[in-house]
Amino acid sequence: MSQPLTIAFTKGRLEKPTVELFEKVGYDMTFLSEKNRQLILNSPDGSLRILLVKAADVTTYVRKGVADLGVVGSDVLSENPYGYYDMLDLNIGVCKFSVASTKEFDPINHQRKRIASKYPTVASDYFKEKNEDVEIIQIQGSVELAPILDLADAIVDIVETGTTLKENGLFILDDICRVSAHLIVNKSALKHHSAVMTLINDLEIVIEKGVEI
Ligand SMILES: Nc1ncnc2c1ncn2[C@@H]1O[C@H](COP(=O)(O)OP(=O)(O)OP(=O)(O)O)[C@@H](O)[C@H]1O
Ligand SMILES: O=P(O)(O)OC[C@H]1O[C@H](OP(=O)(O)OP(=O)(O)O)[C@H](O)[C@@H]1O
Repeated sequence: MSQPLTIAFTKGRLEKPTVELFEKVGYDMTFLSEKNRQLILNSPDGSLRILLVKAADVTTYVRKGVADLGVVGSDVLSENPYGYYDMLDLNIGVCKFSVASTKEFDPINHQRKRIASKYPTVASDYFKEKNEDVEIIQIQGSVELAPILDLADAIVDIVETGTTLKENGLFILDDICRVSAHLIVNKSALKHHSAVMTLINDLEIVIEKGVEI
């Protein structure tokens, strides 16, 4: 029997749509739905070994070769762009990066802006592109608090339904780009593990078919 494919799945929001996508490809993923607090799960047929890791750690496991592949948001990849191949937009976990603030904020008549974000690279690249010198304040979550409490003038954050912005009295000033989950691959695994390419092809077919998930 050949080596199992080791795949790092992002724990949390992306877990369910990822499992559903792999089911569409034809894998029986019931071994994942029966888990308790286990973080390494082996499929009964020995073909898959799933690691459940935090979003920001997926690229590390793939880059270091502990995992052959990873499923991770393009938001995370924007902050950690090196050491793996970004193979496929999986079209799940779709949301966007936006700039937002309170209605009092005037982006035109403003001195050097303070921008709060969990994504300093994305925020700084956006303002560099606009030739604007801003101060980036990195925070880890509840980013919407920052302009309300005057920690920052505006935020760069993920928007999905827009509910969090709305419920905190914030408005979108600009949309930056689409965010979605991608399949990333370890460079050596792509060359040496034939099952990697088979999985990529199978996922591509399911995604191109536009199978609703
Ligand atoms: N509304 C959303 N908010 C945040 N991430 C989203 C959203 N919708 C889809 N995603 C995707 O889901 C991924 C995982 O998000 P999740 O909130 O589960 O983990 P996290 O960003 O590590 O947060 P936490 O630290 O709260 O666990 C993100 O990297 C992003 O690509
Ligand atoms: O547009 P919406 O559907 O409201 O989703 C967007 C919100 O969800 C995420 O936060 P999360 O729940 O991950 O908490 P966090 O602020 O601690 O990161 C994101 O940072 C936004 O706050």
